[in-house]
Amino acid sequence: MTTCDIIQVINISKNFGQTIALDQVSFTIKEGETLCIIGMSGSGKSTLLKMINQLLLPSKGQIIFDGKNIESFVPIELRRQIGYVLQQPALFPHWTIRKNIGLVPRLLNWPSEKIQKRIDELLQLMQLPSGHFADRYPSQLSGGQQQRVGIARALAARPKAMLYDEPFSSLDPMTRSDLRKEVLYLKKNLNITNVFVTHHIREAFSLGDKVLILHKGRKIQHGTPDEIRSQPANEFVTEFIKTGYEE
Ligand SMILES: Nc1ncnc2c1ncn2[C@@H]1O[C@H](COP(=O)(O)OP(=O)(O)OP(=O)(O)O)[C@@H](O)[C@H]1O
Repeated sequence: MTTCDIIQVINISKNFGQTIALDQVSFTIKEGETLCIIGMSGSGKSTLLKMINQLLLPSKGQIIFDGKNIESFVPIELRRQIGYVLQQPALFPHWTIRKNIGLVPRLLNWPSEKIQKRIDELLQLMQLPSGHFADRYPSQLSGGQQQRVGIARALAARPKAMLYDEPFSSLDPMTRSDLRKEVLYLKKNLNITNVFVTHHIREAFSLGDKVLILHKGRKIQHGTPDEIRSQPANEFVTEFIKTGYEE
């Protein structure tokens, strides 16, 4: 471990009954790094992500976040420090966009003025002008706009890390490409560690400083996109990369 490792995943295994979803997986993520996790359906990507923010507990092993075992965090404290963006943003339908984005700061009892200021900042950052969007309801926004709100909500309390679980998979290719650029912009301009699950190899290689390849719950390779391209760990990785580029 070095001092700038913000997340350490140490020998994690997860079973659901007879199913081994993850099998002795270890890796570390440095502060400010973007890690993309890729693998085929059922390879354990979402299970791993959910364990980083304590939605699931490991069967074996441990996860250290910012120097502390994540099991020792009170859940709200972990939510403040780790934003979570899902495939469907799951906004509260009867709440305005403003109220949705302010969720975590309200739970943390921030003063109202500070919450409103932060919401306006985030709407601007996500290119959703406040005058147009703040008082609308989620159903009055497109899928891509809703996902922008989902990202704004996850960023609201200035987390140290963001987890993205296939956030663009239900969007059309153009919107997907716009949002990918937005995530690249956030990556360059906010000093946040990102863990991004995708099954699009191009997406993983364009967004990730590092890429982790999982297969049947096992870590197959962990390295920079260049390392993986130039020195694939085995035949599976070679084929997987080739298939991805043919998509
Ligand atoms: N709550 C659960 N109960 C039982 N089995 C589960 C549960 N969650 C996941 N699994 C199993 O664990 C394995 C890994 O699932 P996981 O959702 O992590 O894969 P994934 O790589 O994210 O897949 P996808 O790309 O399809 O979302 C699968 O075999 C899945 O069926």
